[in-house]
Amino acid sequence: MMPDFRLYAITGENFHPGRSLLEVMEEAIQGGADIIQLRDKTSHKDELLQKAKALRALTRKYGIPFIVNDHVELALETDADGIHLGQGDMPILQARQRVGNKIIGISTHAVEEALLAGQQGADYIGAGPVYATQTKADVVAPVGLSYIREVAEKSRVPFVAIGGIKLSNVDEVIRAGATRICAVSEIVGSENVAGTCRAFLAKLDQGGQGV
Ligand SMILES: Cc1ncc(COP(=O)(O)OP(=O)(O)O)c(N)n1
Ligand SMILES: Cc1nc(C(=O)O)sc1CCOP(=O)(O)O
Ligand SMILES: [Mg+2]
Repeated sequence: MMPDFRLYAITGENFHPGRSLLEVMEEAIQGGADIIQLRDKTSHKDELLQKAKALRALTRKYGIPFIVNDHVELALETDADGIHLGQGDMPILQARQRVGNKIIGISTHAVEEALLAGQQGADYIGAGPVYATQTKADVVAPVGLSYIREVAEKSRVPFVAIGGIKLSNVDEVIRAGATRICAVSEIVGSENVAGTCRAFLAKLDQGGQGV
């Protein structure tokens, strides 16, 4: 069983030049991010291993889950709490055999994918991209709030809304039914990372009805 969460922060080092990965992610955690994912498409193997080990130690210090994007073996090697898979990555059933009871999350962009993920034993699903995003190059077209409404109604697996989510638009995502929010650029690219996390959490507390 995975612990529930509300604010999922994913790394994005391009968005904070001059500030270290650990400094930014620690600020996010101090602001209330309660699950962290290492997503890094450019580092070489050794560098990726060092980053994963460092984030593992940081998340352990704060007692929150650490998820590795894409790399199942890296998740195992660093004793991460889980793995996040894309639709084109290792299938859930195969990943489950490899990672045992670690957390498995998977991206979904349509309700059929969400339902299948539930049947196959995913622990959570990403639902998105809600809006256009500059962070992921090969992403599908925005699924919009209608997908959030649908997944909120039909998914038996916890879902987190992702993709282009900002403080300026998150209220409508929450009103559409999201109770967990994930953001990359809005969090790690912020001049006040902890404050941005606190603001996301306040909006979740207010059920998207804040002024
Ligand atoms: C929480 C969460 N949701 C979706 C994604 C996207 O994963 P994926 O489709 O594998 O794409 P990449 O992140 O690998 O580009 C995610 N990472 N996290
Ligand atoms: C990594 C990722 N996955 C998505 C999906 O919909 O599966 S959208 C996305 C990028 C999210 O970054 P930002 O918060 O900066 O838009
Ligand atoms: Mg992936």
